[in-house]
Amino acid sequence: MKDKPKILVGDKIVDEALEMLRAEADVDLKRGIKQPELEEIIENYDALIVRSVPLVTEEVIKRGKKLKVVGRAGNGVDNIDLETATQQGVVVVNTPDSNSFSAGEQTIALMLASARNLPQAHQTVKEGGWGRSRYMGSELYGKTVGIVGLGRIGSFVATRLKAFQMRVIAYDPYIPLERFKRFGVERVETLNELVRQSDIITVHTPKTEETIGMIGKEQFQIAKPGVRVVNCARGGIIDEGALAWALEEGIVASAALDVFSKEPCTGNPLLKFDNVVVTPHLGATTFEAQHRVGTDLARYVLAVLRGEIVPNTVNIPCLLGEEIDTMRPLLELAEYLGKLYYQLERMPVEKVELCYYGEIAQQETGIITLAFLKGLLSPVMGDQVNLVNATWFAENRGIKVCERRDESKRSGHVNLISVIFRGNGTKVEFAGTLAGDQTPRIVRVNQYRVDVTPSPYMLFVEHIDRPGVIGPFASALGKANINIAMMQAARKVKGEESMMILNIDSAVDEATLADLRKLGGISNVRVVNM
Ligand SMILES: NC(=O)C1=CN([C@@H]2O[C@H](COP(=O)(O)OP(=O)(O)OC[C@H]3O[C@@H](n4cnc5c(N)ncnc54)[C@H](O)[C@@H]3O)[C@@H](O)[C@H]2O)C=CC1
Ligand SMILES: O=C(O)C(=O)COP(=O)(O)O
Repeated sequence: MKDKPKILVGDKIVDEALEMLRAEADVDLKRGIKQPELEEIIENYDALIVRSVPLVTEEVIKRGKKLKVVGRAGNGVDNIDLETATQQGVVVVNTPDSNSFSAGEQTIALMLASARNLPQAHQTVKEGGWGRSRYMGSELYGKTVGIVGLGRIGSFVATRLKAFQMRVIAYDPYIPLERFKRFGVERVETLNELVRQSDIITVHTPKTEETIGMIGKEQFQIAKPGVRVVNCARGGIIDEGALAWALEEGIVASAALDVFSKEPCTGNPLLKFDNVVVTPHLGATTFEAQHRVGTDLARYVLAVLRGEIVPNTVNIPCLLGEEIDTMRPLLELAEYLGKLYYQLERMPVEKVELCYYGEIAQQETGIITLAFLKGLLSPVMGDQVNLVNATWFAENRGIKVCERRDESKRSGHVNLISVIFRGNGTKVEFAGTLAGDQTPRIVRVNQYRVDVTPSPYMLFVEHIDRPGVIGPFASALGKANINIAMMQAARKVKGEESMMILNIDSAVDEATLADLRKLGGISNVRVVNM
C-alpha cells in the first residue's frame, strides 16, 4: 500500500479543513512555526500549508526534498519564494477569492474608524472619559475615494463605497476600461492624478517591485491637504517613512493600517501617532473567510498530491474549474506527443514549434504547451519535471519553444496539435488529435500518417514494405510470449521504407529486442513507453 502523504500545517486553519486533510494524509499541526524549525523538518513533508507567515524561503523549499505543494490559506504569496518553488517543481496554490469579502469589509471598517476616530473615542470612554469635542469626524458622503488596484478587493470596496454616495475613482493600468465601467468607477490615467483628486486613498495591489513605496513622499506632496489613507493590502505599498513625514507635516489627516512592512509591527514609528488606526493584519480574520480559505485550500492541496491540476495554482497558467475538465484530454495528448520524442529520436532539440489547429486554437494553450514540455523532458529527467518547472528546465537545456494558433481545421481534424522539433539542421514532426470519445490519438509520425492510441508499451518499427517482413516480426513477439493488442503499418511509397506501430501488452526484454532487430527487412525497432 502506498504511504499516506505528509502535510505540515504551519499556521491556524479551521478544524474542518484539518479533518479533510487527515482523511487522506498524515498531518502535523505546528501553528506559528519559526524559520529554523521549518528548515529543519521540511524534508519530511510532501505539502506545507501556511498563511502570511512563516516565510517560505529558498532554503525551506530546497530543503523540502519531498515537497510537492505549498498551500497558501489566503491570497498574498509574497511570503513564498515563487521562483525557487517553480525551479524545484513545487506547486504553489492559494485561495484568492475566499477572503476578499472580509478584506474588503475590513478596509471599509478601517476607513470609517479612522474618519470618525472610533478607536480613540472608544478608549477615552473605556477609561472613564467622554471627550465629545475632541473627536470631530469627517463624512464619507460626497467625498472622492481613490482606489489603487481595481482587482477583487478594490472592486468590492468600490461598489460598497458607491452606496455611501462617494465619488469613486481608480488607478489600475493593467485592466480594461470595461472593468471600470462594470463597477461604475471613473478611471484615472496616472497614480498622481488619483492622488491629486482623492480625499481618501486606499491601496489594493499586490506587493511587487512596482508597488512597493508607490504612495511615497512625492505623492504626499501633491495630495489634498487632509487626505486620509488606508492600507489593507500589504505593508510598504504606502511608504511608512513618507507616511510618518506626511503625518508630522499635517498633510495626512489620518491613516488606517492593517498591514506593515514588518509584522508584528512592534516599535513601528507610525504607532506613536494618535491619528493612525491600526489592526494586526486582520483583513482575512473572520469566521466565514477562514472557513472558506481552509476548506478550499485543503481540497486543492489534496488534489495536487493526487496529481491533479487545480484552479488558483500560482506558478502555472490558471484554469477555472470547468476548464480543467475540458483541458484534461488535451493535456494528456500533448504530454504523449512530448514523450514520444526522446524515445524515438536521438537528436538534441534546439527549437520546438507547437501549432494548435482548429477549436483548440481558441483555448488558453499555455498549459497545453507545459504538458507537452513535461512529456518531452520526462524520459530524460524523470519525476523531477512537472508542469510547474517544465519551462524552466526547457530554457535551461537551451530549447526554444514557440506557439502558434490557427483556428482552421487541418487534415480534417476538429482539433490538431502539431509539433515540429528542430536541431542539427534536421526536422522531426509529430501530430495528434482527440478522437470523438476524447481519447488521444497520434496521427502523424514524420511523413507517416497513422492513427494510434498511446499505451504503456509500444514498438515503433521501421521496415521495408515487402511481403514476409511483418509476419516473422509478429511471430517473434509471439515466441517471446508478448501479446500484440493493436498493430498498424504505414508507408509513404509502395515497396520502400515504412513504419509499423504496435501496442503490446508487456515490456520487451533486451534479448528479444536484439532478436527483433536482426529480422530481415527490419531497420530499426524503438521501444516507447507512454
Ligand atoms: N489584509 C489582509 O488580510 C488581506 C490582504 N490582501 C491583499 O490585498 C491585495 C489585493 O488583493 P486582490 O484584490 O485579491 O488582488 P487582485 O490581484 O485581484 O487585484 C490586484 C489589482 O492590482 C492591480 N495592480 C497591480 N499592480 C499595480 C500597479 N502598479 N498600479 C495599480 N494597480 C496595480 C492589478 O491589475 C489588479 O487589478 C493583495 O496585496 C493581497 O495580498 C488580501 C486578502 C487579505
Ligand atoms: O490573504 C491574504 O493575502 C492576507 O493577507 C491574509 O493573511 P492571513 O492569512 O490572515 O495571514
